[in-house]
Amino acid sequence: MELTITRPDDWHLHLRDGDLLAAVAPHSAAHFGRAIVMPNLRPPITTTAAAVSYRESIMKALPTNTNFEPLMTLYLTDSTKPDEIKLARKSGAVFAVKLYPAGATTNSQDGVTDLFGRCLPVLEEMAEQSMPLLVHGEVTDSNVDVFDREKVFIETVLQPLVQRLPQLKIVMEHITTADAVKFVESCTEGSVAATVTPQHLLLNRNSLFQGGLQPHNYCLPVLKREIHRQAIVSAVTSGSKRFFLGTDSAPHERRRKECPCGCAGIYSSPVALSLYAKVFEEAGALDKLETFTSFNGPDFYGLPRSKSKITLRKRPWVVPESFTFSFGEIVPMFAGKTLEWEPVTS
Ligand SMILES: NC(=O)N[C@@H](CC(=O)O)C(=O)O
Ligand SMILES: [Zn+2]
Ligand SMILES: [Zn+2]
Repeated sequence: MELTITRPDDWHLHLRDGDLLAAVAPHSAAHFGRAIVMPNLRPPITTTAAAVSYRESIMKALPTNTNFEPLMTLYLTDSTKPDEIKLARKSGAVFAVKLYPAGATTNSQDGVTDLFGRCLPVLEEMAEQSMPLLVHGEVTDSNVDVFDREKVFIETVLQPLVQRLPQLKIVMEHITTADAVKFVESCTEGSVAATVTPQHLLLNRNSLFQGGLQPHNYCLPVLKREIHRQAIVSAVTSGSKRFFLGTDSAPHERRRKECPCGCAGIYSSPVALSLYAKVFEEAGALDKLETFTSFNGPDFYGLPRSKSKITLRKRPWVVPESFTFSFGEIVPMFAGKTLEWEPVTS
């Protein structure tokens, strides 16, 4: 059995830089047409000039026979100026601005400490320029339970923000809860949307502890209860326009995952399409897969849908235990497991 769909785009991707970029970029380019590239490098990509130069490094890291197109983002800080948004829009290379609450996740130490106090002029300019705000939606207050941080962020930041600036386009990234599904569905279609990762569709928080601590299932926002996973599966397989593919593929070297204080992030680029197909097939909704992977994202961003196609073949294949590079190894999601749908690459 084969399934041919419009080539998907990845609306949330970490490509890193240096050796890691060279290692992982070909995996994304093999399956995806475009990707929204996250700016949480060290130092973070806070200016249009830096985004344009990062884009050039990505282009150099790509195989020669690919049409993969990186869509760049800026990392919002307390001191980002409205003029930077004008430059970003003019560049034609920057497609969104990313909000990391300071301390929320990997390389977020330069993130925003006071959104309403410091960033309103920038957010107003973004609304003006139709530049989406992408949000890592978790509060960072250590008194808030780690499993409640998304819900509390919705109540204390996102709801008030939507009320204050209804014209601002917002993408809630990597949603993990029924609360997030409900919030996104309560907003105006086309103004608030969400990306969904393979891990939050396939795994619940038991996967963190199954047979011992499982560092390769650790990401942020952390996996949640089964009821939340089910709510997210229902949302994406319903055919709603508000949800689209964002892998949040976040490679870290094996030794940075398998150690005390291991990094958050799951490497899913090579397996993501197979995993999304598995989710939709198990929900009896394979006919809705293409809407989620290939239509809703570009429609929300106001970009053309891809004209090229990709075929998935139903044929068991085994996910590699790891990918080995000169600098070390990267362990992919579902390492060593057998998957049913295999993307056909020529
Ligand atoms: N998702 C993660 O667990 N990690 C991401 C950062 C992020 O998307 O929050 C990373 O850059 O490693
Ligand atoms: Zn994040
Ligand atoms: Zn991410």
